[in-house]
Amino acid sequence: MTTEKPTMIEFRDVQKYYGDYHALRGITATIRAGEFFSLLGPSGCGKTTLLRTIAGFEDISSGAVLIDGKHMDGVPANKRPTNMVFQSYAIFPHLTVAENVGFGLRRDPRPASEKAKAVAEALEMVGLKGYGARAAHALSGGQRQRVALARALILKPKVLLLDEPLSALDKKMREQMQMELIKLQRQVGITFILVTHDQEEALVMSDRIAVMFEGQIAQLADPETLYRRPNSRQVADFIGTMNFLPAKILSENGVVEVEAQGFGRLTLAADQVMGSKTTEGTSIGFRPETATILFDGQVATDRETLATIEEVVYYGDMTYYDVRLDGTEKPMRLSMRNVFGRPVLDIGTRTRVGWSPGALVLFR
Ligand SMILES: Nc1ncnc2c1ncn2[C@@H]1O[C@H](COP(=O)(O)OP(=O)(O)OP(=O)(O)O)[C@@H](O)[C@H]1O
Repeated sequence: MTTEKPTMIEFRDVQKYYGDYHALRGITATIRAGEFFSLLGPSGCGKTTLLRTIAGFEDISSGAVLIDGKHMDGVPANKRPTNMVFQSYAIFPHLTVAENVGFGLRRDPRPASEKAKAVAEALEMVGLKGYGARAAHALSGGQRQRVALARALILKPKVLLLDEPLSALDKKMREQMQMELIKLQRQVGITFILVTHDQEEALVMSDRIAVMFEGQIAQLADPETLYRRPNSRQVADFIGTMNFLPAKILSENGVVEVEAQGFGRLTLAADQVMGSKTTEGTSIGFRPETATILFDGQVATDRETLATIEEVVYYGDMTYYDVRLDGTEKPMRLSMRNVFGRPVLDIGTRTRVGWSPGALVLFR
């Protein structure tokens, strides 16, 4: 039985020009109700523009944006069931925390006592219970961001739009807020749409991610699929690290026979063969953690190849090794979790590398 959630946002061939500049080039996608969805891509790819077309801050040149089944053409921002949290937290420093959060309710006809209750609830939701009387200017960056969130949530939007909300925070605070945002989203159950250029943030937080380049969606999938089965070298490079080795297709019928530098002759299943977009020629890709250095006495679970260690980067919990597989022209990065009692190997060490054809992806 499928329990797919209903559609909340639908883009139908959305095009956007700024003068001559083609910022959105035919966006067609759906975002489901209750989903934590991210728009991920490098600077200038159009993700903020796409978010703003949902909010109604940006007109589209052609195509359609639907929210909850309704065409948004001509519907002004303040009549849409959406609310935006910005990267620079637009809070009023001269007001208290409670006044900031209650700001959106100023035209709400409910009695003051009810509004105060709603404010208190919103503050509790974002972990600021009891902060209502504080002066907003005295808050930390993380606390300001929470106030901005509470102010958006109190209006009970169907969709919360988040434009790089955590980018101004330091690493620790950002990771903490990521966890809190995930919890908050599960708790309130509304659709969250996050714009980020940080691939790790998108992987950690999202149910699904649209990876954008140059005004187009290159791939839309759940985090695991994006990571394990990127549909192009461009996506693979943008999300995490991937090693590439030249390869040649020998034959195809159901399965694909390839000859790959370093790996020799391989048989790959159809779902390991990606797209037709690469301009770099056919290549085999693998993630740094999918191959492993075999220490003395360790036996390969699948295949093994001899290699030389060319670079060692020690990270405490991990060591990154750049190894050159015999028969290849450039080193590949491997990441190894450090285990107590096992040495970190030196540059120049000859070693065996264990790998598995199932972890490889072919880009043609
Ligand atoms: N108001 C505007 N007028 C003209 N060009 C614009 C306007 N807004 C955005 N652009 C251009 O459209 C492209 C997409 O911008 P957008 O802000 O959507 O990118 P982005 O992916 O969100 O990047 P960033 O992470 O840097 O914000 C950019 O090249 C940008 O310069």
